[in-house]
Amino acid sequence: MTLRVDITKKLANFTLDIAFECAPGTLTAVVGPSGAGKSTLIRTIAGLERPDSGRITLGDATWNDSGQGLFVPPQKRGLGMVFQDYTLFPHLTVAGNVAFAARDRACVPDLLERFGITHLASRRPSSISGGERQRAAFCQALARCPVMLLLDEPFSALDVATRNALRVELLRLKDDLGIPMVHVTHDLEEAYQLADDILAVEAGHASPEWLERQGMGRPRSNGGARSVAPADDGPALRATGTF
Ligand SMILES: Nc1ncnc2c1ncn2[C@@H]1O[C@H](COP(=O)(O)OP(=O)(O)OP(=O)(O)O)[C@@H](O)[C@H]1O
Repeated sequence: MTLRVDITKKLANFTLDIAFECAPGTLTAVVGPSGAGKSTLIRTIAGLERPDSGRITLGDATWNDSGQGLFVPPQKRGLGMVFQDYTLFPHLTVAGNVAFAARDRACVPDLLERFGITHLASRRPSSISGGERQRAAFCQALARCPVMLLLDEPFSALDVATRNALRVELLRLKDDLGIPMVHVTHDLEEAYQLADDILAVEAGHASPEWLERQGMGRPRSNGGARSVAPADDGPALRATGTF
């Protein structure tokens, strides 16, 4: 099911005005300078913020439609989220945290194994590393069998080796799960490694020019929406060879 976003969100001195699409089994990386509106966009898709106008839909499901006064609360959207700050309960073990979120507890051992933390199942979040906590957070998000994944800087606090391992796992997940994924990152190399489409945001608006100014080549349009993606034959594309 394709995620379709076309919204305006006004904050005190800031307006987010963005439209893009993210198809099943693809990852859209959201990049841009600090304060551009990336987290506001993710929070609005999650239902943690209400847009002032516009629509957010996933396939046939409408999550926001300002014209009809429609708003589906976050807990009813069925999406998975992994943010920079871990969302684990401190009083539960790693396995307990994943099981708490799970639709079917039978999936917990497989998830822990997939993320290499089976041996940490009975530990509490305070007694494992940041990278291990983030692996557990991925397990927790996936245990819900999410209809899509929202990722806001999930790797930014991790060391290079852990970050690379989790990037590889995310690429596998993209193929295995076949759901839309929207991933905010400050790391353009990461964006080009993981993404099928890149949405560059500057001052609340889609900005292919911002990506160009970073020396990443002229993005192409994404299916007629206002989002952008790296050019098929752009220099960064050739450099990474991952598209
Ligand atoms: N609750 C709020 N009330 C008013 N303004 C806000 C609020 N939250 C964020 N803003 C402003 O909205 C703009 C976008 O913020 P946002 O956090 O979405 O940016 P970002 O691109 O995620 O930034 P960063 O990369 O630094 O995390 C900023 O100018 C910020 O100051």
